[in-house]
Amino acid sequence: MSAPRVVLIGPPGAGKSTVGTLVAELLGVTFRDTDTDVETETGSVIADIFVDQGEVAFRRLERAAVRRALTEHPGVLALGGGAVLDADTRRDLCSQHVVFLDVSLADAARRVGLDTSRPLLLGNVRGQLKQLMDARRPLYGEVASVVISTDGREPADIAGEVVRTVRGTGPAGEHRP
Ligand SMILES: Nc1ncnc2c1ncn2[C@@H]1O[C@H](COP(=O)(O)OP(=O)(O)OP(=O)(O)O)[C@@H](O)[C@H]1O
Ligand SMILES: O=C(O)C1=C[C@@H](O)[C@@H](O)[C@H](O)C1
Ligand SMILES: [Mg+2]
Repeated sequence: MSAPRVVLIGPPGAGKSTVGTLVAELLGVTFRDTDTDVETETGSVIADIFVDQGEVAFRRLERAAVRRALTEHPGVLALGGGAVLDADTRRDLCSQHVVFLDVSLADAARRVGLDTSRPLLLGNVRGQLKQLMDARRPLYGEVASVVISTDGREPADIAGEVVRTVRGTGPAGEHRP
């Protein structure tokens, strides 16, 4: 059993996958993403899981992937944007060093653009993102040890700040406000 050095959370477009990869390089550890874990486990891309099995089934798969990764991944872990919707996941995150990568609606919408791999954002990207961010902001805040704003910043700059929060903390959770 080993816990991640840092867990990244935040809405789609926050840069969890992009920044997480850089953080892992800086720390000399591996990067893992629960979205990728679900896709590997099922052999399907997330967009297809939503179509074929529905969101409830996806959340069940996601919950299992998060639980597994929290107990067996010793590096940098990025969670899917909606993973914090699960109360058991939020409880599990209480003992972890969790960084909330925050992003404004404008920057997130610009970053995800017309990418069709995010099923919850299809149709009206800005409207869907706004609804989702408004509903989830309190949940991200509830489990975050640290909040880092990513607006207008380069991924490398953000990754450096994440690493400083990791190095500035002792046991997981010590940084918690
Ligand atoms: N700080 C940044 N500035 C500009 N573009 C960025 C930044 N961070 C990420 N991006 C770009 O935004 C897009 C989304 O980034 P990424 O996939 O890392 O987000 P995510 O938080 O992992 O999203 P999801 O929850 O959908 O997995 C990518 O095209 C990426 O290159
Ligand atoms: O915000 C969300 O609910 C999602 C974000 C992605 O990371 C994927 O987990 C999936 O597309 C759902
Ligand atoms: Mg991602």
